[in-house]
Amino acid sequence: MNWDDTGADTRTPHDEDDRDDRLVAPSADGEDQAVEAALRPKSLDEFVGQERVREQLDLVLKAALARGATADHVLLSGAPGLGKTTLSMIIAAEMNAPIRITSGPAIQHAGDLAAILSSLQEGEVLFLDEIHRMSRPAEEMLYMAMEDFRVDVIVGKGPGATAIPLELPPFTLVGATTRAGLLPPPLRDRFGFTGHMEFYESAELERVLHRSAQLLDLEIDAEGAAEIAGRSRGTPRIANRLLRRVRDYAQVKADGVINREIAQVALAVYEVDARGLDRLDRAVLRALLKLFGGGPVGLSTLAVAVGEERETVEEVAEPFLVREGLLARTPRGRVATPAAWAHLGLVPPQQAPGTAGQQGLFGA
Ligand SMILES: Nc1ncnc2c1ncn2[C@@H]1O[C@H](COP(=O)(O)OP(=O)(O)OP(=O)(O)O)[C@@H](O)[C@H]1O
Ligand SMILES: [Mg+2]
Repeated sequence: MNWDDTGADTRTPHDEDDRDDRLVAPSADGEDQAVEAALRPKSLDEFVGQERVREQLDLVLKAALARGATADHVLLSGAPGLGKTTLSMIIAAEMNAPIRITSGPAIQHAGDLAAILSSLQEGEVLFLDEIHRMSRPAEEMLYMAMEDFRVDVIVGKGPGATAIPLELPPFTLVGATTRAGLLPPPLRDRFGFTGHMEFYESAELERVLHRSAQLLDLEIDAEGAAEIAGRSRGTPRIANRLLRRVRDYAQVKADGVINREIAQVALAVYEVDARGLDRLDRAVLRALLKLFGGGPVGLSTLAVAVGEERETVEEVAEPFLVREGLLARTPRGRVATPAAWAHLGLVPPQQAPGTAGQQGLFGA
């Protein structure tokens, strides 16, 4: 058995920073934040994909505009990088309303929220990112604000404290969460519309890529876009990030035009494979297949085999492997699917008895 392939003896546990350094990380890094503003679609028409959410939202907003009213509160749920922040800005733009942006973790005390709410203009959009991470008292204040456009401002402390009711102008709350299931039902129920953002189809990511290429003044052909889209894990943020790395390669090593071959070679340099798996994902799969015959194997054992923390394997690598149908979590442990064997070019032992140790086809 070739132990080097597992990387077991050379790798050290990743820390938090390393996770964010991954080219296929769904969260935004510093560079993303800098370019995302420029790449964000500004209207519903420009927003690619998410047909259902787009259509429903279009109705909600148009109806509100026709009534001359403020739009209902909107909850957007979905994985990181699928366009929740983008959509919140589009909502404000479509309503010709200003937008105020804050987040659950930024609101430590109910007083912080009261200050924001009481300074809103009529019709303003309040974007509350990571709404599931708001403190409890702030959450309760938000219930009343959403429903009755009113807050009770507490003045003083202890027995002498008094609540002064304060009327708020009608506003539209747009809440975003990656974990809709974590929202308490009373909060969820106060949204007039909930949009569930799905992962994007490859064809949709191709449209995102063509659009971004145009904005970044890059030349990319259809096959180049398809190649990058296929490796982007259904996520526009990752597609845009891979596009920038392929651009670097194209500018340094080629004539700047991005085609299939350039995209393939560039992303091989960055160790993002044809299905969007990176080094860590493949190390996990490889250990599962080669060391444990495809499982079942316990998470801790698997983590030790790849030289990673348990949490890193569970939270960083596994979700995508599960989503891709390459790995299954079972009560007895982690199990590889037939697709996992195929993806790494290996033959499952039961299909070829006695040949499990010969990984001649293994290439990645
Ligand atoms: N439907 C889309 N069409 C075109 N580009 C998109 C679309 N959705 C997202 N993007 C691009 O992807 C990037 C990330 O989107 P956004 O910041 O809105 O994601 P998010 O859901 O708010 O992520 P997070 O959960 O990390 O806050 C943006 O730069 C945006 O340009
Ligand atoms: Mg966001």
